[in-house]
Amino acid sequence: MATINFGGVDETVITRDEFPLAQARETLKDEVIAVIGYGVQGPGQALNLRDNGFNVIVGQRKDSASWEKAKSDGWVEGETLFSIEEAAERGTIIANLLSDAGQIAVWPTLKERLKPGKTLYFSHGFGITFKEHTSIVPPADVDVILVAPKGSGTSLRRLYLAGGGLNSSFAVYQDATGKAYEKAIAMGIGVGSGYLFETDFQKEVFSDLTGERGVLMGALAGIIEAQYQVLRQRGHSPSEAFNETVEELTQSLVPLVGENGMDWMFSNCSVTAQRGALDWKGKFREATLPVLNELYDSVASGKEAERTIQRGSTPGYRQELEAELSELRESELWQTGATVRKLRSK
Ligand SMILES: NC(=O)c1ccc[n+]([C@@H]2O[C@H](COP(=O)([O-])OP(=O)(O)OC[C@H]3O[C@@H](n4cnc5c(N)ncnc54)[C@H](O)[C@@H]3O)[C@@H](O)[C@H]2O)c1
Ligand SMILES: CC(C)(O)[C@@H](O)C(=O)O
Ligand SMILES: [Mg+2]
Ligand SMILES: [Mg+2]
Repeated sequence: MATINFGGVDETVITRDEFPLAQARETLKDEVIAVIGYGVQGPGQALNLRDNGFNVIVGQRKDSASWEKAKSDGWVEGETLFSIEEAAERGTIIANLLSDAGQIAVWPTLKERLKPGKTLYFSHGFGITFKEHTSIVPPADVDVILVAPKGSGTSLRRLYLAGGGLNSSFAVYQDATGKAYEKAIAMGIGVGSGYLFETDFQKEVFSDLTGERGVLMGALAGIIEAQYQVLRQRGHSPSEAFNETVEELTQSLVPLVGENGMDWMFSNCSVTAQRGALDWKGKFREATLPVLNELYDSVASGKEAERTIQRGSTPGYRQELEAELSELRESELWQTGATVRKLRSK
């Protein structure tokens, strides 16, 4: 465990050097990890665990698209691919990677199979933190741990295959065996994390729901739409509006931020751009602060969880969601994006 100073604040971080893969394998050598759910995180985590040499099986609803995907990823029915019930029966670590709303309906099935000494694993603090809405209350004699990769399951798998790792948060909610902390770290290493940052279930879910609704996804999509609309209404062509709003962001400037920080990106732009961006950033910050505070309140009060559950348990919701994504995809902005993406030189 390393103590690392982040901008003046000391935090605990686990590195792969101090908890190597061999130690993670040793820690979990007698465990059967049952990955329940094969959507986005399921495949990333299950495949990384398998390739890292852990004993892993997958539990998924039969005759679903995800069942077929699991088969095409090499999971074998009756050997490593089972119904949710059977996988939960066989697993000693039950990795609950169903959708957050889906976890509610399946909880009685999993709870029944959580025998003393088993481990219940999540990749989100949602089910436990919002137990008033989810009714997910684990038995006292099981370990309850969390490893939440900070990014898409797709990136988790891609980075693993490229020899890297995606950073994750980890937490222990309940330590019945005295080994929960070590198991959480071992699972974190096994699923392909780079560095592991310690947190608790509530902090993970509050920050995660805020981040994805805010800067990472919701605010990003919203501010892009607003700027594109202004440029179009002021007479700019679709390609010009798109290039100045999205293409340059993803292809040039955000990679520079990722590489060496905001000031580094700024200093690689003209003095004209720097002056204007420094002058305007405060206005954007002040304009969005009330919205972000409203968002955090909505997360902390459980309103966001309630809405996620309510919408997510509506029959036909996946099709509704797909229709909303399709509307986004078909909009002038993102159709322009599809064309611009074809014009990238290799
Ligand atoms: N998507 C990500 O990359 C990501 C990143 C970090 C954490 N997480 C967390 O990981 C967990 C899994 O997320 P996901 O995005 O992979 O899930 P998902 O939405 O892709 O769904 C996973 C699986 O749940 C199954 N499912 C849903 N409802 C069900 C039900 N009622 N009965 C049986 N099966 C059902 C689906 O068939 C699917 O295979 C969640 O807790 C999520 O918050 C996800
Ligand atoms: C990938 C994200 C946005 O970080 C995750 O939190 C999710 O819910 O999918
Ligand atoms: Mg999330
Ligand atoms: Mg997240």
